[in-house]
Amino acid sequence: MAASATPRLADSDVVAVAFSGGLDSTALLHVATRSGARVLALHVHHGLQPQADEWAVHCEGVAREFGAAFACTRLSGAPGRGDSVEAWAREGRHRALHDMAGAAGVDLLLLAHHRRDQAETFLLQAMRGAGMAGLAGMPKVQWRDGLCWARPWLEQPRELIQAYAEQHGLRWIEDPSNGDARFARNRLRQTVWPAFPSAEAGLAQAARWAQQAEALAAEVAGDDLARLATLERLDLAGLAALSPARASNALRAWLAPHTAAPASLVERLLTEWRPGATLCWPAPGGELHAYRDGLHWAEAAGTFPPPSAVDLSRPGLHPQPGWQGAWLVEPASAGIAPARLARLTQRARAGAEQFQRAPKSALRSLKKACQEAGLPPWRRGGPLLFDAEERLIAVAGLGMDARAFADQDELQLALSWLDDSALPQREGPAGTTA
Ligand SMILES: Nc1ncnc2c1ncn2[C@@H]1O[C@H](COP(=O)(O)OP(=O)(O)OP(=O)(O)O)[C@@H](O)[C@H]1O
Repeated sequence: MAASATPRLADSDVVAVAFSGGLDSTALLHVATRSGARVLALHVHHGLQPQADEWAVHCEGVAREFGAAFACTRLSGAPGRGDSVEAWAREGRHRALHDMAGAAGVDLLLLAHHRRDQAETFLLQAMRGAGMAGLAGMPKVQWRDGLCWARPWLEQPRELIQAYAEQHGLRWIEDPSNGDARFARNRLRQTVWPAFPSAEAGLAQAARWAQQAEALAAEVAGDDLARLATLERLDLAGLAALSPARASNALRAWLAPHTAAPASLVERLLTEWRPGATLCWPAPGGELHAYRDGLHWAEAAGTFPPPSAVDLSRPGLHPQPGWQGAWLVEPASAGIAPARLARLTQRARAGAEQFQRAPKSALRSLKKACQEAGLPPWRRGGPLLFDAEERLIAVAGLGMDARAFADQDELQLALSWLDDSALPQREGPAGTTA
């Protein structure tokens, strides 16, 4: 991605306008510059069309004419074979707009989407069988990664914007790809609006209803999940006691941070589970497990890492990247002598290990010990820690083997395992359309 130097304008009265050079964003840039605010026009050169260089020059000229600062980024690369050109361009554009606004220190970005864009989005989503979130279309205001994406004209008819542009003698670009019938949105434009010229308002209103329904469903799911779930476990018995629509709503909300579950999977989860059943469903990026009446998410584990040497003789958090978790080492009154933790071998469970939970408890097979501790089957693979004499020291999810405990008068360290999901997470991306 090549970017022209973005002017740094950090100031509370500066707004950025996503400026394609088309009719709508030209009118929006014009209005913004006349509002008294300082304005930064941001243009993305997709590098897809032969005229794109001329458009960037045009946009810079118009921005200067209106008294706005200007920045442009040229996207690098190209859509992969079989990828949607529109999706590739949208994703690159979002990133470029976000980065340019960030570089300028601006936190408000205006987009010129209007009522007809919203109506088209609603129709396209409906034709794909979208749920409420898709039918809700584009939000008017949305904070994402520290930038506020705002669409002030989302409820304005296109004709009004066109009339404004003509009245002020504005010049704008006509993108020939807007007429390309290979793109679904263009086909829809060419067929629906001539046949149903007044449908725009109704469809945009339908999107607003969907936004409201979506907000309500999120509220109900929030209440249900507060009673029935943690991020790690959803109470399936409690879920089954809800009405079908409410159960599906709560289930989808619980699944969302873990996996993009298709509707068919949500349906299967709701119909196939029976009290007490141990079940597993493959899902994008991992697996869902029903175990002891709880639903659990397990990331695709892949193969276990090979045995490795680890030194846990110092207190602190020791991440084990291949194992998606970390050993936490803390001083304790019942634990293991540090010297013994200096040369450990970490490896996956082999099958024949034995484990002693507490000093006076019986020695058990590791499988039995896992069952007794309620450690679910998909978390029993390890890692396991062994000392230099190949004696079992600790098992992730179970804890330390009591046979490894140090004598009372020695300095002792306790080991416990933390899954990555229990460690502080970074925020995930959210979707929008520009
Ligand atoms: N290349 C781009 N550079 C900067 N912003 C863009 C670009 N393309 C689209 N946008 C922003 O997204 C909005 C919606 O995009 P869309 O593709 O519907 O518009 P357009 O047909 O390119 O132009 P316009 O909406 O200005 O008539 C634009 O109004 C503009 O704010």
